[in-house]
Amino acid sequence: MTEHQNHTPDPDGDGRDENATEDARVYEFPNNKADSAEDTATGGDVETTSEVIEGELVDDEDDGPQRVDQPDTAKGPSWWERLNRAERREVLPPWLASKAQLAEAAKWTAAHYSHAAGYHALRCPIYATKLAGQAPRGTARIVSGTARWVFDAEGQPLRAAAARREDAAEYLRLTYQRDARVRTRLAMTAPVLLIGLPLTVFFATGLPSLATWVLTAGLVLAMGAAGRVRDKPITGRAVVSTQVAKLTSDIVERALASLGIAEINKVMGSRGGGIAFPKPITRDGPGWRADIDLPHGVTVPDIVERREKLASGLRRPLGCVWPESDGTEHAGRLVLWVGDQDMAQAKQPTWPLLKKGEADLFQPMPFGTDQRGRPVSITLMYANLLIGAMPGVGKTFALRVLLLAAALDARAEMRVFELKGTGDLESLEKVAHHYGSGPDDGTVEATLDSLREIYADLEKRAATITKLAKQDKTLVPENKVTPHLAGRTDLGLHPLVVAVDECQELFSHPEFGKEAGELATAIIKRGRALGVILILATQRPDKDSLPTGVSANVGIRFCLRVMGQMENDMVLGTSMYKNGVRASTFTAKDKGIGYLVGNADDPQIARSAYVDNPAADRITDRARALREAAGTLSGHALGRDTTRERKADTLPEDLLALLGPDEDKVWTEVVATRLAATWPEAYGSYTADQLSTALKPHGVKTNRQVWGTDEHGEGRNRRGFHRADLAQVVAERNRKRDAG
Ligand SMILES: Nc1ncnc2c1ncn2[C@@H]1O[C@H](COP(=O)(O)OP(=O)(O)OP(=O)(O)O)[C@@H](O)[C@H]1O
Repeated sequence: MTEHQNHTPDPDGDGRDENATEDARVYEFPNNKADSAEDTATGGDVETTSEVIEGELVDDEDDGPQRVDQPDTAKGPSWWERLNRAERREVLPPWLASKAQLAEAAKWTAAHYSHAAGYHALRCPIYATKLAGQAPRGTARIVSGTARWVFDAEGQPLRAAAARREDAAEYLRLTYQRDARVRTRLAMTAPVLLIGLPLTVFFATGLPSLATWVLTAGLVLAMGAAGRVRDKPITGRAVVSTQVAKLTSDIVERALASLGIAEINKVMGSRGGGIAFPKPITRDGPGWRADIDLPHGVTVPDIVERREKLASGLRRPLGCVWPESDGTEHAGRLVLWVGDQDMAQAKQPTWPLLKKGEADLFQPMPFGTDQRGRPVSITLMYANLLIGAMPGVGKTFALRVLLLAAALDARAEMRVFELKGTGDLESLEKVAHHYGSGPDDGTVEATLDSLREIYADLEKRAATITKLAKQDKTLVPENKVTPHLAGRTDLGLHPLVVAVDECQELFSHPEFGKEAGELATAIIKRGRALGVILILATQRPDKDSLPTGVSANVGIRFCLRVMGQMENDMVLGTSMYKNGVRASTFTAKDKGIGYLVGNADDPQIARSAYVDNPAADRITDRARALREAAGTLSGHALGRDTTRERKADTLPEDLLALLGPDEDKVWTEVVATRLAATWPEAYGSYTADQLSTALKPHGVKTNRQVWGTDEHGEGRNRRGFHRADLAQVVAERNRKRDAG
């Protein structure tokens, strides 16, 4: 250890040099500069370099010399501070603490042993035949063994040796001993052979035939067992387990040394001591965990970026080796988890909601598992989510799992758009308020319309929350939608889940892309607290396909395999690649595996649960039944076409029906509110602006100044339109329709 390693404070704060030694090292402080310069000029002892210097302590003008390395008497943090900071290790192992993991372990053990039992039961006749075949050898072994014992065969070599040496005394002693032994043993064996055996045979023949057979079979099998040959086992192996080498500090050091990092190599070899293990290497789930203090100057990202080399150094498949940082420690603390099995090949537990259960968007919902097989859950409420990956590595599967969970919350209004057109999300059609599938302009426009509606709905939601807060602050303590408010059907604050798969089709659309990007950004920024959850998935995470407003503001990100740094950081956030969170290290076979950022304090590695299309269909059958019971089925799921075209088609007629014959001139905002209240399904989210926009293509002027009475009973001019204009439009449309 070098002398300057102990950076402890001055015990009494007087800066005096109680334990100064001749060669204590000091750093120069700024206030010593003048003196030091002078000293050097005059050939003094202390040099004015910025380097660490050895020798006398630097004089301080006022307080005397100051040490950098404080005397040993200066203790570090008190025992209480140290205890306070200490990490408490789990009382129960994680698999015992989690009900799901315990159930999974129990299920696995039961399945393992029932498999083994079945395997051997089926092969019993083979085992019996093999044993019977070995029975003669077993019988011969027992007979010859007994004879050797009775006649003291093991003493024969000693007696022969005494005879050869012509040692008469010894020979006689051994012979007497042998004779005595043989007599005793014969006396013991003779009754068994002469009386016991005939009696057994006699009684056995008197037994019922089944018992005789069982006895005979038992005897034959026992003889067979006695005739076993070591290298020819009777039973086969029901389970072939692959033996995984234990992870030891030597193996870890050797692997780290193979990475070609100069700082690591420096501390290896004869000097050693630079790689420390602050905790013992332990079993952690189905693998080993090593906590490692890397040499000074080496950081965890340095290791993560060499994961492949590390795997090679550990002699393990890449999918087994997971280096991570420990968020609670310094930048050089590496947590290395080495699994027994490649993560991509490990058996995944069943998704907990596969067969039964409901979900709650306000609570963590099961998503998948991490590399250690522990469940990973995501709370979607108050969050937005972005999924990015190369094509074909599990993006849509991950999205579908989340949407299936959301669908199992009967309060949630689902709007699902899959812009690839493969129907990967069609299982959700039966519960979706809006559903679209395809890369065509119509579907892209319908997606945009849905976003417009949601954007307009944000206003209403915010107004409702403000109104509720004014009435009773305890209803909305955080000015957010609460589970209670989300469950009230009269408020329109139910959770709204909007998913756009292959969202690059929307955002890079030449006509609708720009507006869609702006709306998505606004929804992400404002919708969170108002119960709107936007989930986007893309296979092209670049600037044109993913507006920076979206990628910068989204809360939870799941990045499966991507090509490089740019895509990685577009999905996971700036600097993630630099910090060692690199989805580019996943391989083509790592399907469904990605980095999940923003869900926990630290980035997680997660593999989405595997739920295929038929299973998804059964889940949404359940979700639909839940919605029917709760009365929350709406829109597309009820067979209604809620797309813009239809609304636009009937809007003039609907408005005409809404207005009384005496309402010649009306304010747009008043009509919008009445329209939304009368037909919430179709116009629930309409604002005055939206109504104006929707009426424009019909040629109805909506920017007329209309005199009316406001909510305070005062007369004033506001934006509105004339009933006569509407009537003219409807008449014209009727005329055209009648004309064919
Ligand atoms: N969690 C998972 N576990 C195992 N296999 C998975 C998992 N998720 C996806 N896969 C496999 O990966 C394949 C591709 O998945 P998916 O269709 O979700 O990819 P994608 O990224 O959406 O592709 P594309 O961009 O072409 O739509 C699936 O057919 C499935 O077999």
